[in-house]
Amino acid sequence: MTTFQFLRRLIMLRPLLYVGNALAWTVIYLIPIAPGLITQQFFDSLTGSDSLKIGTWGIIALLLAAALARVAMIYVGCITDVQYRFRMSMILRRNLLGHVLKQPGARAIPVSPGEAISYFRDDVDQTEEAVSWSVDVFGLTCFAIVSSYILLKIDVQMTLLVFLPLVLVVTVAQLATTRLQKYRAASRESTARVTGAISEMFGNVQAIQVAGAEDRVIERFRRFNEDRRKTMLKDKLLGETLDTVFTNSVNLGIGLILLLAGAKMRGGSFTVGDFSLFVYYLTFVTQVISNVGKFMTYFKQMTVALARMTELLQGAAAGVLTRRGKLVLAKGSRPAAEASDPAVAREPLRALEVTGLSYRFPDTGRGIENVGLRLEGGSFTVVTGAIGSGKTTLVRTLLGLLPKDEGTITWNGKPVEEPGTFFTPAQSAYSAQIPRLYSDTLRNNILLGHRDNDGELARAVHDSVMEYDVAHLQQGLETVVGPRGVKLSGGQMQRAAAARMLVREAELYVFDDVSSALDVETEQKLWERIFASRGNAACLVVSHRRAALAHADHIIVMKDGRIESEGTVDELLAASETFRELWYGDERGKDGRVQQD
Ligand SMILES: Nc1ncnc2c1ncn2[C@@H]1O[C@H](COP(=O)(O)OP(=O)(O)OP(=O)(O)O)[C@@H](O)[C@H]1O
Repeated sequence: MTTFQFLRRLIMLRPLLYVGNALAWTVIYLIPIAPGLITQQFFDSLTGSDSLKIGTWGIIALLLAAALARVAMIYVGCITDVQYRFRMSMILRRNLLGHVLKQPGARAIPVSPGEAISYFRDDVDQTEEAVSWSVDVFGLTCFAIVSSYILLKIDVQMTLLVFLPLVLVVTVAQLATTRLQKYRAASRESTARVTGAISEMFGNVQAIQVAGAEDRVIERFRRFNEDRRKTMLKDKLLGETLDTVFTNSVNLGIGLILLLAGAKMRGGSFTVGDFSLFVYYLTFVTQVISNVGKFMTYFKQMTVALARMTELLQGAAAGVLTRRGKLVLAKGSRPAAEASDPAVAREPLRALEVTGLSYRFPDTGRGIENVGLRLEGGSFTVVTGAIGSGKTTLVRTLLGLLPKDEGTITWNGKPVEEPGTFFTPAQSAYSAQIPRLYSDTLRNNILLGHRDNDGELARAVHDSVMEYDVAHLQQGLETVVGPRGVKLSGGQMQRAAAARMLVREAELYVFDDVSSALDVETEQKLWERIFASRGNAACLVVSHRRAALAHADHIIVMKDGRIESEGTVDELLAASETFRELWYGDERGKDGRVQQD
């Protein structure tokens, strides 16, 4: 999509409001035509070149009326401008956010969260400015046409001298815009890097401290800031230089008028009133020049902003940005139970079948290849394997958190077209390998908006073996867990995440390495309790630990992104070397994990 097309589509988001805004500002820019003509009449009457019929008080009344009319119109214009700006930019942000929320969870944004925030904030702001200033350009063009007509009728040569600077400046600005665009892109990028680094630093304080990496991290941050300083300086310098050219070219025009007017007035072809009219309109010509220049700058910046926002769409058409709609996040734009795949009615799980499932990470080419599995209602299946063998990728692709390259998924024989929206409660609930907690109470972290019906929360706390921890936390479930749950231990975080999953009724529970930070006894309890209380729900568990493997009806062993072998513990102990290593590694009390090459 070109920048012009983008601008047009943005205007079409709220066409009536845009036209209203354009009309208001056109009137604002046209009103000064009247005082210019009144002043011309006044001065001509003083020098006797013309007679004044309405008298001095009449002139004052007319000037006052014009000024008041302009003030009133500016008031109206501010309202229409603000209404249009905010609606347009909010629609843009809504569309961006809606698209991000629809992406497979694990690949929602292609940049760091800090950078994404800068896209949402700065790039949308730049776009808003460009669209808003396009209205001014229209009004100013109308002013330029009407005033040129009046001035040309008085004196062609003088008029050209007034408008020559405009042509000059527009040409200079055009020549400079390519460079300005380059500088703008560089400064935006460096700002995004700084924002991204801040968010990474705040998010990883502990890791930085533990690694003693403070100095190196600060040095890296300093480098990013220095880079930003340089790129911003270039950007600002060029912007200000262009501004100076705009302003001074007008001063040059005034000087030329003064020089020429003297000679022409002596010759009698130019009156004092004409002179006042030229000087009066020149003030507004300054506005024309600087505002047209401003628009051109914003327009170029919008080109950069469009490219960056399109990057956030990860391959989707840029038209997504300007999709029309109400200013609310549509229900369908986020995964929710109501948004589940309509092709499949919500029904108890009899069998979930996966065939030929593949996903490869574009940057590393690693992932999973041609994986097939079958889960029956009430079954307990464990996916195991060495580090990096593809266990997490398998469950994430199955759940639609990563976009599958190939493969089919069926639920009770019916195809699941959109796993990302289908695999949500009440179909399934998921607990990720890395628990994500928020700076809120433990209760709110577990419930995450879910209503605590019939003591579901207490049951979930019990099933995730958290009752002892809750009793010993200073304020129990009301304890605020700190940013990312830093006030909890690794095992507590994992169990809080498990409780969050278990508090929701589901046909299928998916646990990704939920017990890796638990001691043997707690883990044993966890599986026993889940086993006892899950009813007929199926469990798909990623684990290499004996406590989980021992409960399994079926075990899948992953290697190099493929299923290496599968079966029961006894079958695998007899048939799979990888499984034996995991099993006996765990028995020896070691981590039991084998690094995959
Ligand atoms: N975000 C990513 N980008 C690129 N490659 C990735 C990404 N995440 C994982 N991989 C690669 O995909 C492969 C499978 O990773 P995966 O996380 O599924 O392994 P795993 O068996 O779950 O490992 P672990 O036991 O450590 O959790 C690995 O080779 C890994 O390097």
